[in-house]
Amino acid sequence: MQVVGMTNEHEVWATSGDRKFRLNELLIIEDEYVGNPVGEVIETYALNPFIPTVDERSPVLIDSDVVKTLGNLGYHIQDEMIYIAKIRILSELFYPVKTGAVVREPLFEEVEDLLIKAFPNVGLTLGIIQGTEGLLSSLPSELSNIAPLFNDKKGVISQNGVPFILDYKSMQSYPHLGVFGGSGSGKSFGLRVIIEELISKKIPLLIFDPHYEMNFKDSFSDELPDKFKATFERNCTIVTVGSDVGVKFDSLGPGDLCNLLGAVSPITEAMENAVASLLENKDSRVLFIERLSNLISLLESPSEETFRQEFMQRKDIEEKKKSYYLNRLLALKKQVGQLSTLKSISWRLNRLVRQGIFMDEGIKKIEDGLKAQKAVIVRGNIWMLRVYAAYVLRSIYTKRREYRDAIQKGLNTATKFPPFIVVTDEAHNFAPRGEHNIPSRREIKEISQEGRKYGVFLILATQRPALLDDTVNAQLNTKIIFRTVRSTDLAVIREETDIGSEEIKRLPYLLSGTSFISSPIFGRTISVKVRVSKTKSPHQINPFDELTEKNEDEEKIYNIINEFIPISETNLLDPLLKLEEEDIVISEDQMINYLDKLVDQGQLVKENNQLLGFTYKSTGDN
Ligand SMILES: Nc1ncnc2c1ncn2[C@@H]1O[C@H](COP(=O)(O)OP(=O)(O)OP(=O)(O)O)[C@@H](O)[C@H]1O
Repeated sequence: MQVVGMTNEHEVWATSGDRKFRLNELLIIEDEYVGNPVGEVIETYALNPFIPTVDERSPVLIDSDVVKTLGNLGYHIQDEMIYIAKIRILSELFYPVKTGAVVREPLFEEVEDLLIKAFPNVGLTLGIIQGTEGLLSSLPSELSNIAPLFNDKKGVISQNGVPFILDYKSMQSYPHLGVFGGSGSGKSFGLRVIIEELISKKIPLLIFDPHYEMNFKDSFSDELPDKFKATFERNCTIVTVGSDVGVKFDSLGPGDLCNLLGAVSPITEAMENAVASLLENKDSRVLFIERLSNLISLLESPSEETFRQEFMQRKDIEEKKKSYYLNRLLALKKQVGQLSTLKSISWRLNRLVRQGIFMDEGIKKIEDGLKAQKAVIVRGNIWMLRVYAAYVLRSIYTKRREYRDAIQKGLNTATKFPPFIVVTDEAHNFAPRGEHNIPSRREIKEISQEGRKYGVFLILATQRPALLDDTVNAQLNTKIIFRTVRSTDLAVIREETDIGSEEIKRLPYLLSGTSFISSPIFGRTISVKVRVSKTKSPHQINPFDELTEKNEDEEKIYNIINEFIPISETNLLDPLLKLEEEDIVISEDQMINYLDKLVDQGQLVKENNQLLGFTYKSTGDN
């Protein structure tokens, strides 16, 4: 292999008569004058005598200078097949590489600095670096067999390259991670691998899970090597908003309540002022709502006098407190005069109440989980999570900040709160680009800009980077990019990363699970095949397989009604009563459907008796 054609300090062309170049492989260019630089293959070609060699108008073929030097070096394209590669030099050179320089494969130790920035004990082993297959034999044992892969046809296969290990501690200097990729590109799979690695390192995680897919209890496959196998059920706390965790109303200040109301639908300054006047310290939800509805009634009343009379006759209020309440309402009427403002607050509040977000347990389970260095997985529909994320992030980020600030000031009275990482898929829903003042975006934006100081980091995954808030996007120092097709998303990726035009061209065609990782930790873009996950997503089962899966309930039914076979469709009562004795209540129609299914499965046959209708017999009864 040798350098051909015109060269410069950044790129060279190399050719070989017998060895194919591999995309992304690293090669050493032996030119001592510029320090034998390492380069990465970014384009590869094969030329043979039967295809036209040079076409100056073609964007693909090599230029005429290259062909000329090829001839001078003894390669005759008109007679033989040759292989050509465009190589990007990975170090900064001040002189061009010499034409004719020998190009060779490196040993692992010659390129280790470029490939390994952390060892597995202090880094996240996410996959293998593509194009490094040739280095496998010189890889040290601590870097071998730690990143098995998955192949649709072959199943689990051994690690076949240098592992890609992300030094999570360098988040301190280069905070936050973005995971981008279109549908089916391997983004969720990749996110699972990142989370597994973080859980293994006992990093407290707050994971918002709108797809109910984040559990880590089932092994991916029996085929995984024993040393690699692990599940993480004990390291996770799974909670659902509205049933395990919620918002403790009496701990809300006016700002918090406005945040929640604003998450339902943006609120005005007049509404903020009204909430500040209406909410009392340690107010209960019931009292607040009652005060609000009384005030609305007062404003709707034809006169203050009519309202006063009606109010004083009410039986649900303690007699001695009536005058006090009434005066308070009249005072509030002066401060908050607008009926429409109050109705807008009431509408938003009712929506929150209906969703069951207010719970006395509050966020205790979340705080306890983070303090125990677990992964706390918060589930709920996307709307609910968006509302809740604003509240939770504000609460726990403030706790962490107060703790760090107190330590900074030398106060050791502060309540300890650990550093943590916030992880979410569908990030563009939590921090959308645009004008609206969405509370969850405010919190995420603040963490993206200042979280580093306090040890709070973000891992944000989205199918639509173009819909993610610009500031947040720009703060994601490391980006893992899977297959992306939309031009608007590609434009954002081009702008926000150091990905070169060759890689951008490849992005729409990447196979599932293959990514480009752009990170200042590595100083360049690296092509990575994500490793197999240790656990599997509940959604990994093909939904169509569910339809043919054995259903445990149906098996139970079969065992109970077995004794009644043959069963006539006009006499289903006995088996139905027997089922009821076993607490299984189904209708006649359901029973017929079930018997027909058994016929389809070949367990029963169906015979038509003119008088009795259909009879279901076991297959052996004929
Ligand atoms: N690293 C990988 N190794 C092997 N197969 C993978 C890998 N990543 C993804 N796949 C395959 O691709 C499929 C789709 O991946 P995944 O569910 O992660 O897509 P996605 O990008 O999250 O899509 P969506 O956003 O629609 O959920 C997986 O079910 C799996 O079969």
